Amino acid sequence: MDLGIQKVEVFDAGHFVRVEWEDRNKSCYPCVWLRDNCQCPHCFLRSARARRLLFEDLDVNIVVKEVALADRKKISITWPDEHTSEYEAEWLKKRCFSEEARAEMREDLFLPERQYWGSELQLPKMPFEEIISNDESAYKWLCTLKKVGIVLLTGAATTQGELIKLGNRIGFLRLTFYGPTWQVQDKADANNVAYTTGKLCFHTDYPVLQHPPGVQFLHCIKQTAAGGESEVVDGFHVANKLKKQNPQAYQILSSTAVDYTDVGVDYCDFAVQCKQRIIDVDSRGQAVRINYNNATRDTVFDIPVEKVRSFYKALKEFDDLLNSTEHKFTYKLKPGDIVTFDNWRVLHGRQSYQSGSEVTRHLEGAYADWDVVMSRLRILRKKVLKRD
Ligand SMILES: C[N+](C)(C)CCCC(=O)O
Ligand SMILES: O=C(O)CCC(=O)C(=O)O
Ligand SMILES: [Fe+2]
Ligand SMILES: [Zn+2]
Repeated sequence: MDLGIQKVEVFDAGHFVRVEWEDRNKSCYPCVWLRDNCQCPHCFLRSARARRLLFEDLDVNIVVKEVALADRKKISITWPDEHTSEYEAEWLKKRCFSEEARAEMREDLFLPERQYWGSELQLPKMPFEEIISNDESAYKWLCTLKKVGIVLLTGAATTQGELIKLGNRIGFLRLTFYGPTWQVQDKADANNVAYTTGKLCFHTDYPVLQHPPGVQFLHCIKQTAAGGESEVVDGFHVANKLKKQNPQAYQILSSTAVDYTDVGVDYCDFAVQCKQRIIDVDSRGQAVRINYNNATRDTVFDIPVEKVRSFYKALKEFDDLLNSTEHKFTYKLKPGDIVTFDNWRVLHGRQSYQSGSEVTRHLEGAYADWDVVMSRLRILRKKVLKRD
């Protein structure tokens, strides 16, 4: 069933071990890495699946004294100090250093695949009850959330508390200064522009936090008759467009640190300040997080005066692209709907609506971290696909 090992040999003066598989493919392993990852009870704590070996006890110049193949299923290595290590074929195969094997492992662990979208988005929808009670549905929900960036859950109750259930389903919610969950409705002396009846232009939530919430949930409890429509746009897709259309604007937005501020009282009193680039990129220049909320962008702007105007021009170009009819998707939440979306990728907004003496529109909101969501996804995948 599993691929066996045909041959094992040492090369480069004992610094590498080469394994030849039954299909004649080969994998090379540096001895320092092999010694570092010895799976014996002295070097590895099984119950924690963690390394016991101290780095100070690792000789980074270590070479093999002896290597042997046992039954095509594992190799054993004797080190110069007579310590011995065993490595199973399947364990080694997964950890092969080839470009392809590493890419496969990377995809398996992090699910980096993205489906970009614009106004043609077919908003993915799933029944709330199903993802609460069924593991396969919950797995599908989280996979789609990762890949597309947005999923609408339908048929929740129209009372507060449904997001607590959703939080328990994944593990736990992210607490912020606005509370464990928060009520989006028109409030007197609003401590946030979201708590008015005004239009909210495209934004990501909470760029003022150094680690902005990865995932956002908005549960519609009450919806107003006129206005209050929701808008979403794929920020990564638009960032790619900007990079093509105006590389210089992309360069400015992905390198300029913008000041954000949020001061007030809610769950407790707060005075938060942060610097964020509006388009955060990885080492290859790919957008990995959008940090953009025009409401909390500080009046303080800590950049050289001669750079200010070109920053504004660059941001205008990005904002225009976000708002183009080609890119944005408009819908209206109904009571019982819960929109779940990637707050690092999808920007959201809402149309204004009429204020009145009573509350005509009420959403309950909450955040989760991607670490928690991805953790639940991996556990559900293992259960559903019965693997590993
Ligand atoms: C909705 N609320 C008030 C919890 C946060 C709004 C987003 C922000 O201020 O960045
Ligand atoms: O009211 C809405 O539809 C969205 C609210 C929002 O964006 C927020 O609370 O941050
Ligand atoms: Fe928001
Ligand atoms: Zn060991």
